[in-house]
Amino acid sequence: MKRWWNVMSKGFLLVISGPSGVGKGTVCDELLKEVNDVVMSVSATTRDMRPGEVDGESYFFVDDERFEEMVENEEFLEHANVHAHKYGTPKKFVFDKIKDGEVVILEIDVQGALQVKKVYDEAVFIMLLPPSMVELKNRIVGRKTETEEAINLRMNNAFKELDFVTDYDYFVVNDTVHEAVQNIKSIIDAEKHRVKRFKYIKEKVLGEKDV
Ligand SMILES: Nc1ncnc2c1ncn2[C@@H]1O[C@H](COP(=O)(O)OP(=O)(O)OP(=O)(O)O)[C@@H](O)[C@H]1O
Ligand SMILES: Nc1nc2c(ncn2[C@@H]2O[C@H](COP(=O)(O)O)[C@@H](O)[C@H]2O)c(=O)[nH]1
Repeated sequence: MKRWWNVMSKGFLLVISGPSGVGKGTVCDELLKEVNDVVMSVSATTRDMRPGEVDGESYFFVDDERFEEMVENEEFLEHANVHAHKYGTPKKFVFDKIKDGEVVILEIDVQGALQVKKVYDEAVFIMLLPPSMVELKNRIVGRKTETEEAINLRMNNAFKELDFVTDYDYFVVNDTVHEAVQNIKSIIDAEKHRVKRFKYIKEKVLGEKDV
């Protein structure tokens, strides 16, 4: 049972996971064009920047030393080693935006999602699935960003990650981007309604002050 009773803010946290290459980035980009009060959290990573990526927009690209410093300073909501690199979610941005009433999206792996669930289980968890594993491989290969070795590592990890689908509140199949975006929009609408209902009960029925 989620700790909905603790929800104090108008916004909420939406965690989207799914195997590498399933289309998380593509679907989130489309979602941002269609929904106003949704923002993406920008993670820190130690992996190399890909052509076209922008520091501070795609990721904060940091070296190992800086990453460890951020861990030490407890700057991360969660962090994990993913496909042989380090990734982490800076927590200040996330909680500031939720307080402002925004829906904050974390596009993170399963290990990170499970960490978030432990400390903040009022978040909403979506697993994005490929129509098939063959199509997943076609997508990673077609993206042309990974070496053959990295593709094999990501495919192996994909099978492991899919074991955790039952830890998520929803799963959405990314067959077409349009359909996946519409499904996630419906989930966001339903969750916004839920947050409003609980706020109503807290404030009007119980007379508790929101913070
Ligand atoms: N519904 C779809 N149909 C066909 N191709 C798609 C679809 N969604 C995404 N793609 C393509 O699949 C490739 C991988 O997509 P994307 O980079 O968004 O995946 P990702 O899940 O964010 O990957 P990673 O976790 O590695 O960052 C891209 O080339 C993208 O254009
Ligand atoms: N636990 C976390 N996982 C993260 C974070 N940011 C991204 N990711 C996941 O890493 C893989 C690979 O991403 P890529 O950009 O190198 O292809 C992907 O599954 C992301 O979801 C994070 O902050 N924490």
